[in-house]
Amino acid sequence: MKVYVIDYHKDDPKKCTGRKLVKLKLAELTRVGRGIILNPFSERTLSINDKDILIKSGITIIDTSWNNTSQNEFKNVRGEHRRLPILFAGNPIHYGIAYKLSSLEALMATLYILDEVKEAIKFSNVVKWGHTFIELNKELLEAYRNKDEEEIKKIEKEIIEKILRK
Ligand SMILES: C[S@@+](CC[C@H](N)C(=O)[O-])C[C@H]1O[C@@H](n2cnc3c(N)ncnc32)[C@H](O)[C@@H]1O
Repeated sequence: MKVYVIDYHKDDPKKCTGRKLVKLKLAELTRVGRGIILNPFSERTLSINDKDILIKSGITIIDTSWNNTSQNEFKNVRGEHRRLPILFAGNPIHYGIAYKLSSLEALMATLYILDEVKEAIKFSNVVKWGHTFIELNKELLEAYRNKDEEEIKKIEKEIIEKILRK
């Protein structure tokens, strides 16, 4: 399975998880999108229906800064754009914040949802807080795993309603 990173060089290189994946040769740097494009602004939600795309063409993460990003950085990237359903960041910068995942967390979540749990756990060893993300979201990841888009959207809606009722 191929992992690609488009790097906009906007974040501190020492903390950038996309760059770390490339440095460790776990991902390839690219300027062109391939396969599933992880795009938090997409209208389509990632689901098991996307597994064939992952296997055939891989996945592209767009490493930009959450503090300074725009839809334009994603718009021109060719590929199958997908957002992730609600999940909480486990990284020290955005800990506990919904949807604002690091590049590495977004990759782990994708693999988990596409029923590649062993691969997701392998990637969690790349940083010391990698396991925190899996533990924090275990219930949600298990709920989304192997489900189609409609089922995932339904689960996500129920979770959001539950949070709002609190
Ligand atoms: C905004 S960048 C932040 C990168 C940061 N430099 C790092 O080290 O992780 C994170 C990237 O991960 C993917 N991503 C994160 N959260 C996502 C979500 N909720 N849905 C889809 N993709 C997401 C996107 O490709 C996004 O551009």
